[in-house]
Amino acid sequence: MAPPTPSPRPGPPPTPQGGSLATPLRTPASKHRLHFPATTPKNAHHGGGVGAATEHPVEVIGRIRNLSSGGASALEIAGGGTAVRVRGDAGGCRDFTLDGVSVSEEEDLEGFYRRFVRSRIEGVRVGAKCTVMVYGPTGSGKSHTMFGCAKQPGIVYRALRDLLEGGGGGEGEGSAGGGEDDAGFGAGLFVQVAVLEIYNEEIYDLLVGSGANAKGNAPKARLEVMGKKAKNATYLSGNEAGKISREVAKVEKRRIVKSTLCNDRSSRSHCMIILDVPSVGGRLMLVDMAGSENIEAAGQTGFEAKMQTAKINQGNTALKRVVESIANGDSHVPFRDSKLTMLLQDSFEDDKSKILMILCASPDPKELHKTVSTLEYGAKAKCIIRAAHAATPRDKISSEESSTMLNSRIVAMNQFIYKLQKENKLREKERNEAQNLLRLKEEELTQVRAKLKLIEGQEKAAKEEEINSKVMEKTQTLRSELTKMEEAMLRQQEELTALKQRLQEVEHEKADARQPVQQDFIGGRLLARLSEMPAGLDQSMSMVMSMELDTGDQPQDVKVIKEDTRQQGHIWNHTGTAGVCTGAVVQEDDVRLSGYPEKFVLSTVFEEGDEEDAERDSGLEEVCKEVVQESFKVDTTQHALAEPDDPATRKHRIENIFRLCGNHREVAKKPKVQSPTKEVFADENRSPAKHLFGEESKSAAKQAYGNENREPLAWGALETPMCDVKVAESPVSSQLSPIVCQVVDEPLSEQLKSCSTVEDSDQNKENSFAGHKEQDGLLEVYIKWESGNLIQGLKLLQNSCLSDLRKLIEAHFEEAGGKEQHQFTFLLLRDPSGAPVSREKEASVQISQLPHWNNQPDSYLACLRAAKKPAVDHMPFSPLDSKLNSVVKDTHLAGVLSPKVNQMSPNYIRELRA
Ligand SMILES: Nc1ncnc2c1ncn2[C@@H]1O[C@H](COP(=O)(O)OP(=O)(O)OP(=O)(O)O)[C@@H](O)[C@H]1O
Repeated sequence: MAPPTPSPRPGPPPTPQGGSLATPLRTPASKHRLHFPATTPKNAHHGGGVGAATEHPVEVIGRIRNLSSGGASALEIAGGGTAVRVRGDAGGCRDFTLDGVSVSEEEDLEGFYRRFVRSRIEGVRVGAKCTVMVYGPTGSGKSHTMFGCAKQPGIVYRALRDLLEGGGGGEGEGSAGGGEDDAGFGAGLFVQVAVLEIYNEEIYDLLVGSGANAKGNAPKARLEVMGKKAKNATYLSGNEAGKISREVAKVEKRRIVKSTLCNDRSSRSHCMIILDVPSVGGRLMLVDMAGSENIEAAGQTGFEAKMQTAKINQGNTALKRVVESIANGDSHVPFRDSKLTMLLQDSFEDDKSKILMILCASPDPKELHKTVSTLEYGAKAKCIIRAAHAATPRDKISSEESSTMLNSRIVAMNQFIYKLQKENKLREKERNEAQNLLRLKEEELTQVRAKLKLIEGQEKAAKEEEINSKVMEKTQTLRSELTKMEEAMLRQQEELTALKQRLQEVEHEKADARQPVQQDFIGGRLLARLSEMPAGLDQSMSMVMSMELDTGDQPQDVKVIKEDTRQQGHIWNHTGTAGVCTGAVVQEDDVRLSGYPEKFVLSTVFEEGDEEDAERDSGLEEVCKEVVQESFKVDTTQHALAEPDDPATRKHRIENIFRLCGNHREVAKKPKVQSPTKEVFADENRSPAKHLFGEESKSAAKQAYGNENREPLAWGALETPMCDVKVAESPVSSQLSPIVCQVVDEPLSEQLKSCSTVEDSDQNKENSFAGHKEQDGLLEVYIKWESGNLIQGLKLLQNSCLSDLRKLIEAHFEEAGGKEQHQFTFLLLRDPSGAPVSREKEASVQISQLPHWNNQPDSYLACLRAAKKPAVDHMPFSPLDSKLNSVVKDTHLAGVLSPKVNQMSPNYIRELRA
């Protein structure tokens, strides 16, 4: 039961410093039980002041809310702001002296907080323990004072801000404030916050189930009290005022409220917010008590409502009894009567703990009874004193000094901790940024690696495809070439077989003829030569060699027709021959066998097996035939072949033929053997040629060899007329390639010109010869000795050099039989020094470097100086050379061979392999 409200006793009004001295507000019952401290005005004003021998641990502040309904206020401030005067309906009044009084109409929550609460928070920051509780009837403004409203935050949020931010910050709901007193306390603190609800004498943890992932109506956790504290309570930890304030605001809404007649949102439970500051050992307990109310006044009906109200009042009543017990000095204080007093036990018993009790009262006259009851309760609590031990002056000084030092150390530690926390935050932020950057770099690296791998794969595939395509291409080319080579070899073998058969046929025919010896001599040799040809040689030959022996009514000339010389751009025409021209171009070593008894023509034909070449040769073949026929015509008309050559010349020519056939040695070593050929040659009168051309007439050979009678001076040095030898690509003539040599018999040309008026055929022949010269683009070189004797005229290719010319001249000398003349050197007349050209440099001196002959563009003059050193006795037609070996060993000669030869040459095969 609440003690009866003391009736105001008339007396002098309380002084502004506190009316406790002048007006002892004591209830009769407590008069002898309570020890009213002799408080000084200072102590009374500031509250919490420490007396000389006793301590006043409970400070009571009156908070009068504004009047919601009209009418006069039943309360007024008295005693200089430390007392509340309650005016009754009868005009009487009663004053209650408190530690302070605040009227909400005059002072908002901010002012109230700064004037009465903030100093307590400062103490907590340095390790003090303080309990701030609001007490009053329902609807008096307890929750409003503790939590505030939307416009102004209450004590809870302001205390959080001051604790965590040192009073200098401003964030969230605790950011309101300003002025000089808003100066911060220093660095922020780390706090632990627990929010408990005491409802129906049960303790609930409001933080349980209030997290971000919590559902709206999550059940509250019920806690047990162990000792003086709730067991296993949940704490909010941190130093961010805004974050913790938001959490507390959210939790506060979980309180059980109910609409009553006195309050639309009446708190049905006590709410306790506990803020521990571990770093300094401070503790702040904020207690919003449920309204102490009259059940009938609150309109609570029903058993449950009555029981609920009874429970609320149980806590309030237990607190009153505790206060009275403490105030009366009882040996037993009933802290265990309720959960609220159990949790508040430390607040009353701990010497370092102080209590700030805020009495909320309504100025409504209808609430006068409850207001007086509350003030009496506060007055009783204010009477609580704590016996203090007598302190010596020394202890007092040391205590003050140590307190100051500890406070300064605490502040320093707090600042240091705050600094560390800031640095930690900064480093954590930098670490996060570095991790993000590293992650981005790793992603870029992964992408680049993937691209590189892709590119490498593409390049590798492209290279493999390219290599494969090249290999396939080369393989196909080689296969085709191999096929062609095999076909060519087969053709060669077939033709060789045909030649052998042909020779056998000829041999048979000759066996029936009247000249068996000669037949055996020539045909047998050719057959033997062909038979001796090794198979490998046959296969390696790029040319198809054929020899044709023909008999007929033609003059018995031996015609050596050599292979195509078109590679050298030369077409040779000869007079006085009637041989069969089976090659594309005929080049003859025309040796007249005037003494041969039969009309016998031996022709050696080298023809290419390539059908395409044969087609191209067809035109030239026609020309050749025409020329041969025309020559025969001229000879027939003029009976030109008047006399055979002297025996030595004839022998030499025959030897040439035999060389071609490979039997030179036999002829040379057996001069005494009367060969059929010799017999034939000896009997010149029996020669059909003699019969045809006549002895007096000028023979074609004579024309070709030069007319010494017409120009004796010019040809004085000519020992033996050069035979008309055209050497082209053949096994025998390969030593003279690539030059094309022929005798340029200028007098003969002149003679032919002179004869052109007589015979049209001569004109045709000359035109043909000139035409060939122009078409061939040959160079005419006239040879003379240094003494001035003209030797002979020759024809060479455009790119011929002195070494080529030397070969021709030496061949000429050998033909002439004067070996002493083989030794000579060229004089380079164009050179100012006129020095002779060494043998080594002849290959590098082109014919075009020689001086022109008679200022004609394609005619040149070569001057020879006789040398003493004997020249090498080289037989141009040695048996070794006449092996019919067409394999070109000299690369210099390879370029002038036929395409077929070139294709089959080792160089050409190496190129194919490459
Ligand atoms: N000082 C004040 N200024 C303005 N309004 C106030 C003041 N005090 C209280 N009120 C208003 O009065 C109503 C009741 O206040 P409050 O809930 O704080 O009372 P209470 O004492 O907590 O009641 P209960 O014990 O039933 O919870 C609220 O609407 C509140 O806004």
